[in-house]
Amino acid sequence: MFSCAAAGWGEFGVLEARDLACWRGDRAIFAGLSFQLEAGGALLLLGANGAGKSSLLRLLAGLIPPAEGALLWDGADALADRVAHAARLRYLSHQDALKPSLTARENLLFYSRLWGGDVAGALEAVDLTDLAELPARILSSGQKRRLALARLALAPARLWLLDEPTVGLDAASVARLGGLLAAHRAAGGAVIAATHLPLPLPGARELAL
Ligand SMILES: Nc1ncnc2c1ncn2[C@@H]1O[C@H](COP(=O)(O)OP(=O)(O)OP(=O)(O)O)[C@@H](O)[C@H]1O
Repeated sequence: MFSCAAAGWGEFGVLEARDLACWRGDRAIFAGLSFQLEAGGALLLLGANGAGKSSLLRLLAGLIPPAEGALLWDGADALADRVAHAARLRYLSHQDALKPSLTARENLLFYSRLWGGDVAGALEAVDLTDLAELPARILSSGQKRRLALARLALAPARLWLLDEPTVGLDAASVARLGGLLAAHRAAGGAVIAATHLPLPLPGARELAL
């Protein structure tokens, strides 16, 4: 388990979404969306297909700009410095973002060069140690998802943005993810997750889109 002090985080601060609006193409997806998230907090994004959950996560990750409103970190514009914003978060999209020809271990080595971290420990955290030398392309879909989730265990980041993190996972893997989420929150991290499936995030607030 990591800690704020070990990670050199200092205070987490507060993430605040203020009156966000989002357009995709020529369509308004949502508007007037506001919330706050503090250290240790968790927010579940709920809503029908197409409601805008993935769009909101991409917006929070700084990948698409808000059409209106502001995203604040400790009261300052979080998106003014995209590099600093990217450094404080991990974003896991629908896609696993793996290189098929690289082994599981090599895929994590790539990310460890960006963020640092313990590759062997991250593989262990998602129970992939025994498959570490297999190319990602031959992993099963649940194993690929676990390898994507191993990025969370690699090196700390204050804010985890997770899009359908449990799709394809078996019950034991969901439980292991629950352990990662709990440790992250206990260390002062925060989580925002979009899901249609039960997710082990006790006490999470819900935001319906
Ligand atoms: N690149 C894009 N260009 C135009 N429209 C888009 C784009 N990406 C998404 N959309 C549209 O934005 C709307 C919201 O999509 P989004 O993926 O955010 O929904 P979601 O709530 O995550 O859905 P799901 O539960 O199916 O994952 C949808 O109507 C979708 O067609």
